[in-house]
Amino acid sequence: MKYQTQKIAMAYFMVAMALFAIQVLGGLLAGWIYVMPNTLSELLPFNTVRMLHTNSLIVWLLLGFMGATYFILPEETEQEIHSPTAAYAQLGILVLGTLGVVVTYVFNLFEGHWLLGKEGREFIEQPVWVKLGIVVAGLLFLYNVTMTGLKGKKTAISNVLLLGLWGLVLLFLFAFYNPENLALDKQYWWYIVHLWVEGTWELVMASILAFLMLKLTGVDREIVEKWLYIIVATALFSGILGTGHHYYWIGTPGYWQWIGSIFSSLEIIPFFAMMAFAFVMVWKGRRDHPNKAALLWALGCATLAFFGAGVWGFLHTLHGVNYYTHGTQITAAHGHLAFFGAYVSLNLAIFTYAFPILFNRDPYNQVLNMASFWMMAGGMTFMTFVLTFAGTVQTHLQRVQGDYFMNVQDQLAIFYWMRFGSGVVVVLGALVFIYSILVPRKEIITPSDEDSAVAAE
Ligand code: HEM
Ligand code: HEM
Ligand SMILES: [Fe+2]
Repeated sequence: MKYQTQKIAMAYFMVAMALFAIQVLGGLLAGWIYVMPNTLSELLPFNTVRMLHTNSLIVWLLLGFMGATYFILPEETEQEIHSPTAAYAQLGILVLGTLGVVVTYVFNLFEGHWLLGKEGREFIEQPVWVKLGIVVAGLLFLYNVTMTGLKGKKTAISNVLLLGLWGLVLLFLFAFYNPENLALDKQYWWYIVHLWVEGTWELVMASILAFLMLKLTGVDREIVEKWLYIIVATALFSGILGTGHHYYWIGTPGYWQWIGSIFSSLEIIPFFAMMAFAFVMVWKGRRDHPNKAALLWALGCATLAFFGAGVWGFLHTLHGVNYYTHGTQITAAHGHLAFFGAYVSLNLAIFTYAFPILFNRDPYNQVLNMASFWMMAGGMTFMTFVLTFAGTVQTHLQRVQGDYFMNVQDQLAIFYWMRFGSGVVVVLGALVFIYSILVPRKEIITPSDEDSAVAAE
């Protein structure tokens, strides 16, 4: 560790990993309720479990991004973080808010209260007081990292990272605008849900990947920067108007069908560029970095993001196709592989890179960490295929034949069992990952080492 304040990242990563465990366990419970619908139906209904699953996902990904920023920024700017106190206060606020959401939802407190009660919009269900806390924490974060950035050296990586973070915090302000009109509500809701994952978060992803490639492959900074600019330009060019792929059926004018189809199809380009970038850097690189697991996660991230977001996104993004597949299991298939490939893997890559440095631990459980990659990547890929088949059958029976929703669901049971099975593998993989990071590897002294030691004497 070159800078003392990089240690802040550790606290963020720890909370993030704990929430990661809760998130995948919540998914597993939701998957179980799909096959055994009465499970916990009184105590913890499906809609609450689903909310806990998706919200814990978003919160831990954001904590991971913030931790990654505190880790990367000192090295890039050659500056300590402006205020460690503010950084820990910010984490405290976010943890408090998270606990507030869980307690409010699980015990269904303050129902209907404008400030304290829950809000019912997917992904932004937090009570208003928690939303306010998130904004305070977000502004504290922007202040802290921007001050650090202004004081220090400015690099393409730190600039793109800060641009993405500013964008994502400011877009969250749309969470406060909740118009009565359902079409308008949806229109602004996507400003967050879409412009995060297909805009600002892509900038964060590109800059963290660029940092990892710089460190792991040892290629020249100028080459990394050229790629970074291409990725940022294509991401924003396609992603902003690409929002149109959510405006087909919500009551917005018909021209969105064309704008959405054309620009969102172009969204494959930045994801393809990120994959090409990662592999080209590895081919060109001269450095043989010992942390092979971090490289595996980085390459896995770029590849699975291309398939999950790019290919599975394109699958249902043309309005003629989306007319049939909208809101089916095809959407869930895409949502899982895109989030896992792009943002879960990205976080696990930077955790894998940073933790041995933060713990000053060499060697660490690297082989186990790589095993966890294959378990999680394999499990999520299988889940994606299963849900894609389920979605295809569902689309045909429900949208083409016109069969009833629940009748169709009954016929999909086999797929939901398989989804549960793949979920078990993912959860086991997540636990193996956490173990590999937190538990030091035992030093093994092999006979050959002893022999050579004796020989040296
Ligand atoms: C890493 C980037 C991405 C992530 C994390 C992501 C995630 C998601 C999620 C979770 C949903 C479901 C939202 C909901 O209705 O609750 C969704 C919907 C959708 N995504 Fe993505 N996505 C990404 C990139 C893309 C790209 C690049 C495309 C197009 C090429 C795309 C096309 C779509 C479409 C068309 C829908 C609407 C599905 C429907 O009509 O039901 N996505 N995405
Ligand atoms: C890190 C891995 C995971 C990520 C990134 C993830 C992400 C998501 C997202 C984005 C949604 C909302 C989907 C949408 O609106 O289309 C969702 C819902 C869901 N997830 Fe996951 N999930 C993960 C792991 C799991 C696991 C291991 C299971 C276990 C079987 C699971 C089961 C479910 C279920 C049942 C739903 C609700 C689907 C519905 O409402 O029809 N997830 N997850
Ligand atoms: Fe989108």
